[in-house]
Amino acid sequence: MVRFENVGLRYGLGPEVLRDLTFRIEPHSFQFLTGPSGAGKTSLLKLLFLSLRPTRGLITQFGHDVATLSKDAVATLRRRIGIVFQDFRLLDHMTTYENVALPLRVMGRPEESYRDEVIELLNWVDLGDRMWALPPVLSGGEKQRAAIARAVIARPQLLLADEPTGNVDPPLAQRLLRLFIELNKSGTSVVIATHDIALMDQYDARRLVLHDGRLHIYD
Ligand SMILES: Nc1ncnc2c1ncn2[C@@H]1O[C@H](COP(=O)(O)OP(=O)(O)OP(=O)(O)O)[C@@H](O)[C@H]1O
Repeated sequence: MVRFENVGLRYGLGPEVLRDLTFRIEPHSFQFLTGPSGAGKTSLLKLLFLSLRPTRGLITQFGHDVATLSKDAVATLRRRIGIVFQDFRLLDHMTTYENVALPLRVMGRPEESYRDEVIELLNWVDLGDRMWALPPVLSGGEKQRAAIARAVIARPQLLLADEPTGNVDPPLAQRLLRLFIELNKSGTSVVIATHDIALMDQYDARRLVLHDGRLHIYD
C-alpha cells in the first residue's frame, strides 16, 4: 500500500529531519508512530498524505511513484486517505454534522443515504448534542472528536492521525482507540502518531519509532 525506500526530507537548506527511511505500510495493518517531540512524526505524516515530497528516495503509494504524480492525481489518491490534523482544520462556517458529512458529500452521495450513519458516528464520539454547533464554539476535545469522525466516516483505505487523543481524557481516548481498531478490522490501514504511552500500551500493535530522524521498527 505504501513503500518508502531510503527516503530523506529536509526543509529548505536546513538539516535532514528524516533520514534513510525504508519501510512499508501493509494493507489492513495497524501501527503507532512515536518518538520525542521534534523527531519528525508530523513530517512523516505529511509525506504519507502527499502534502510534502521527499528530498531524496522513493515513495510508492497505492502503486504510484509519488514523484511522478500530477496535482489531479494527488487529489484523487487523497480521497483514499483519511487524516486527523493536529490543528483539526474544521470548516468554521459548517456545523459539526456538515463537517463530518463532508467527505461523503464530496463523493456525490445524497444526504438521505448517509444522514443516519453520520448521526450514529457523532453519537459514538460523544458529540450527539453538539452536532448543530459551529466549530468556533466547540472545546478542543470536541473539535478533535469532530476531526476524527470526519476522517473515518468514508472508511478510507489509509487513516493518518496526528496526536488524535491529545485533548481528551483517558476514558474517551480509550473509546477513540476502539474506533480506530474497529476501522482497522473493517480493512483500513491505520497510522496513529502519538506520545501517549498509556494509549499504546492498550493495544498490541506495530510501533514505528522516530529518533533523530531515523526510524526503528518494532513489529
Ligand atoms: N515547515 C518547516 N520548516 C522548517 N522546519 C520544520 C518545518 N516543519 C517542521 N520542521 C522541523 O522538522 C523537525 C521535525 O518536526 P515535526 O513537526 O515533524 O516533529 P514531530 O515529531 O511531529 O514533533 P511534535 O511531537 O512536537 O509535534 C523539527 O526539527 C522541526 O523544527
